[in-house]
Amino acid sequence: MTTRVAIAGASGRMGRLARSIVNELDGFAIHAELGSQTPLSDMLGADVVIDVTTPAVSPAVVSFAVENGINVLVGTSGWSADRLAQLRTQLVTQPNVGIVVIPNFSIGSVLGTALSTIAGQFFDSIEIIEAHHAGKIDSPSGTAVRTAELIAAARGDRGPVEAPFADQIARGEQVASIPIHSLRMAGVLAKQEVILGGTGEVLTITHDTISPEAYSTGMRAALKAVTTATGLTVGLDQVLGLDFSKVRATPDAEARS
Ligand SMILES: NC(=O)C1=CN([C@@H]2O[C@H](COP(=O)(O)OP(=O)(O)OC[C@H]3O[C@@H](n4cnc5c(N)ncnc54)[C@H](OP(=O)(O)O)[C@@H]3O)[C@@H](O)[C@H]2O)C=CC1
Ligand SMILES: O=C(O)C1=N[C@H](C(=O)O)C[C@H](O)C1
Repeated sequence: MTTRVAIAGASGRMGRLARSIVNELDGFAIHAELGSQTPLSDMLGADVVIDVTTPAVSPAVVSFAVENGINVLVGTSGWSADRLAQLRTQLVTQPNVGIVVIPNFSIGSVLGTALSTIAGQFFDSIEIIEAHHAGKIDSPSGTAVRTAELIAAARGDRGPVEAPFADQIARGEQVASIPIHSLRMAGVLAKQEVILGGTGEVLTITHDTISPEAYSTGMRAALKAVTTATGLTVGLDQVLGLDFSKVRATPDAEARS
């Protein structure tokens, strides 16, 4: 059986990557390609929609697909914890629909986030610097927002990080108490540094995306996963079975820090 795929945002950078992956994968075929001038109804008849549009448009694309019983692989940024909560509520009315939201398809990025959630349990001074190409319209990046949210969740009772003078605009945007600083510049594709300051030491966890090919393996895995998914899945870690939400510092380790 062939899985029919509609791509929303097909003419964009990620849309072109999605098209090449669908074309090369056995058992998948393009059903429709949607752009800003295409009615959402063009996705009808697809088994799966890949949404790689813009943060402003993505909720409408996903909502239309859910209403029509179509599974969606979401690569678009902007799916904060609040947006995901609304989506979870909508999915209650469509229990057979599966949505897979992947803030970053790169394996190295998701591992960088995983390592940051472990390290974030040992340090109270944590900030994120993310840099992207000058054409990126949203900031902070979806990856940085997700990283901050996961670090904060993993810290549990350790509570918010220390972010002195956080009311000053140059101190970045705080997400779950963690300041995020966004650079948009020529010469960069995507980069993230999670910087953790401790007593007499600084740990930096850096990930660099050198080429869009970095997203291929993760997109392939997520596309296969979304065909049979139900409910909401968030993160490539979940698709790959890497459940770092369970990695917690032991009480002894916390006492040593
Ligand atoms: N999860 C991940 O690993 C990654 C996620 N991203 C995210 O993916 C998203 C897309 O990035 P990128 O491909 O670089 O962006 P581009 O600007 O290259 O492409 C955006 C696409 O969205 C389309 N679009 C705009 N409005 C609509 C609409 N109403 N309906 C359908 N399509 C629409 C545009 O079509 P048109 O040309 O007709 O205007 C365009 O094809 C961003 O949010 C980005 O942050 C990016 C890289 C990796
Ligand atoms: O727009 C991009 O390029 C990217 N967007 C995603 C994000 O906002 O995190 C993923 C990756 O960083 C590239």
